[in-house]
Amino acid sequence: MSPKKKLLHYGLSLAGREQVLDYMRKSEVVIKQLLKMLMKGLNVNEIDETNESLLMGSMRTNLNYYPKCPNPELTVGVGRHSDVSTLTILLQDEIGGLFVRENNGDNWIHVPPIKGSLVINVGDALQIMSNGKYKSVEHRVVANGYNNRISVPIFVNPRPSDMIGPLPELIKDGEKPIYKQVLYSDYVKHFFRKGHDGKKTIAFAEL
Ligand SMILES: O=C(O)CCC(=O)C(=O)O
Ligand SMILES: [Fe+2]
Repeated sequence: MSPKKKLLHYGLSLAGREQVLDYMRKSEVVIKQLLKMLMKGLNVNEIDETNESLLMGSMRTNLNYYPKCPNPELTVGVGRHSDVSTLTILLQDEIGGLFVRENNGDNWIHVPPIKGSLVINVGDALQIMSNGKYKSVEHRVVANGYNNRISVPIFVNPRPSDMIGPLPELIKDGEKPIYKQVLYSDYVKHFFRKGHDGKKTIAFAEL
């Protein structure tokens, strides 16, 4: 299938700003539900306006196109990194190539494309806000010698002007914060200032 056909197949025409915005709007239902469940796991039972803004105050979508590559072994698709988001909602086509790093280990696990499914990644902002209870996932994409690949991540983020740190609900009972308050736009700038380097960005927020 040609890249353009693939995009159309997923409801995203190349000039389809409206479709992308519609996809993002529709995804909000899923995102809110996921965040609600994740907050429950932290004993934060109500997502008030402040928390909603911190958790999902801004969203960004990328349309990633990975052309097939004559020398995949000499090429990096996307280097190892964790996203700076709260959550990333990733739609991938049927080609595959996304790997996640095992928690506390060196194994890389392939994330097989499953028709009709989305991949949900925890990002650094949620690791910081949950005071380390939820861990952002390190991931990378390997180049493919035979097929073009497309992926469409929605990055669910705090707003650039938000100060993020462990949620007050978590540290009010005497839990020791392991991250400081950082301006989210500074955190993102720090991420983009350097190359992809695994999970090193998070050190920027460590106490
Ligand atoms: O293409 C993918 O599967 C993941 C891309 C990615 O990690 C990113 O855009 O941050
Ligand atoms: Fe990523």
